[in-house]
Amino acid sequence: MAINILISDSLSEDGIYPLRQERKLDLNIVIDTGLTPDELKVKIKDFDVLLVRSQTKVTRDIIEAADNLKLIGRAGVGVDNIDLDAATEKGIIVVNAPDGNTNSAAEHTTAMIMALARHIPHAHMSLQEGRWDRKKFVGVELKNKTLGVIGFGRIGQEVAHRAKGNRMDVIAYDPFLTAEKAEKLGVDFGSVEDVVKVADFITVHTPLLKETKHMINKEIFSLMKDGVRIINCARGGIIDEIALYDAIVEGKVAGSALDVMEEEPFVGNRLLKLPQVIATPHLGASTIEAQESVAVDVSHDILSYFNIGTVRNPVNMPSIPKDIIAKIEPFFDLGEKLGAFVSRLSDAAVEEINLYYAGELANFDVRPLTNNTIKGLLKRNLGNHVNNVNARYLAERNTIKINEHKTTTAKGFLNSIAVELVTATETHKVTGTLLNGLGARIVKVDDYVIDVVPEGHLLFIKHTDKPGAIGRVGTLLAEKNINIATMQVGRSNQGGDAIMMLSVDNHIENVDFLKAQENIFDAKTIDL
Ligand SMILES: NC(=O)c1ccc[n+]([C@@H]2O[C@H](COP(=O)([O-])OP(=O)(O)OC[C@H]3O[C@@H](n4cnc5c(N)ncnc54)[C@H](O)[C@@H]3O)[C@@H](O)[C@H]2O)c1
Ligand SMILES: O=C(O)[C@H](O)COP(=O)(O)O
Repeated sequence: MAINILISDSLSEDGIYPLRQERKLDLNIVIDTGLTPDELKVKIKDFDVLLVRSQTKVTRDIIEAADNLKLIGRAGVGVDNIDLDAATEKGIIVVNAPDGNTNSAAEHTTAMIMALARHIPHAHMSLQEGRWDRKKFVGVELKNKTLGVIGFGRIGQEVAHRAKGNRMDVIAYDPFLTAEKAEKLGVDFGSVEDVVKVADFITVHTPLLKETKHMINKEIFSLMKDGVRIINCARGGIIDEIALYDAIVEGKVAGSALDVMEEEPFVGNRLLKLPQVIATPHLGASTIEAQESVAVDVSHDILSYFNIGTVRNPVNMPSIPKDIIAKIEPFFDLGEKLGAFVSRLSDAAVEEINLYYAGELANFDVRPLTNNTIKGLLKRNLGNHVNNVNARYLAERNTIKINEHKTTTAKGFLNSIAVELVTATETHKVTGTLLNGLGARIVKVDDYVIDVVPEGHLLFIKHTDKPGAIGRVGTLLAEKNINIATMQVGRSNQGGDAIMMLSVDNHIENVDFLKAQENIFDAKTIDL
């Protein structure tokens, strides 16, 4: 079946070449960049993939109307134009291109700092208007000035690197910046307040989040040096524009360079009328190189998602390095089956899911494996609505606690996964492993040691360890023309509780005939 891809913002044609030349998948690529939100809401119904830059607002409204959507690709970094919660709830994976435009954005920021320091746009305009005004445009040097960088991720660090080339001192703030890291990168570091108190130029490079909205506000402006210059090439909204306007008019801020504003397009914004302000229309990532690079990255993730089910740059799922994915991927199917198996052992509401990773697996970030296992467990009640993207969200929405436990010793196995389901009245635990060359096995159900291939139609019986119980089950199944392929038994102690685990050739619709037997106190069919 064709995979329908809608591209709703203008993207580099060279960048989507990987999609154009894909032969394994049947891709139908539609480019429509002039859609209103209402038009997009109608059109999106037919599409499996939506590919955007920052212009298309992928709101909850649009996501809810997107009946077939599986993936939203953002050819760029910022995903504040996409309702991530709505996408996650609907099980739609969001991918971006986190480093394809880093260099362009850092170069643009550097250009803006220099243009601001030397009044280049205004001097140029004045010349165009026929004036030779050399006095009006006296600037300031960057050398020996301090650049304050708020948000010290990819772009912030690249900007700092260039600033040091201009012999500036750099002081940065980022919640992830430690003294050790700062020293290694050759910058000072401190709190937002520390940074703004000493900086001559302040540039912001955080994402726009609830926590960063208006983080540069009236109070923060009041701490700044007189004559400070403010640069925003990250996102409108990080700086409170009313506070910025007032700080410029009051003379606190000598100048500001803005590539982004709270409302875009920002033609007509009153900040543009101030002579201290220079601006560009969100051009940070607008280079041939960056546009090609981000579109290539997202195109590869689309292909990877539909070809092998994994992506490199997920935004609403854990992002795990390729080498770790390669190590944990073989366990995905086992995890999902253990989840499905344990979900059949109780009909009570699940309150908690404990995942125990033992052996080599314990050394890795196993969150994608956990998601897949939870998916298997929740499928019993939620069906195909649950997937790797929304499994954790759906569990948490149902107030199910999820705990990962790790230990490097796997008791005789190289690796094992155990999934424990806790309800108000009972707890069940199923353990599985991958046997070298032999594939997946369930090796323990609750306290019973077994050895069962987790596939096909399984029959799980709890009984009392009395002579005749096993034979009786065989006879009853034969009477119903149900062929037993394999059978395992386990018991706690002689004459005590015991289990039978059978693999049969057909699905058994109703097991009441087994439950009605003396000595059999539970029977469940489990189709994996
Ligand atoms: N103007 C443009 O065209 C353009 C181009 C690319 C990116 N951007 C914007 O720049 C932003 C940064 O891009 P990046 O590639 O450097 O992202 P990044 O993820 O590498 O870095 C962002 C940094 O911000 C930090 N951060 C988060 N919350 C913070 C807070 N409250 N205070 C201080 N720091 C905080 C993070 O720890 C991280 O280190 C993007 O989110 C995007 O919105 C704009
Ligand atoms: O977040 C980004 O990557 C930049 O803001 C670029 O946005 P754009 O793709 O609309 O140029």
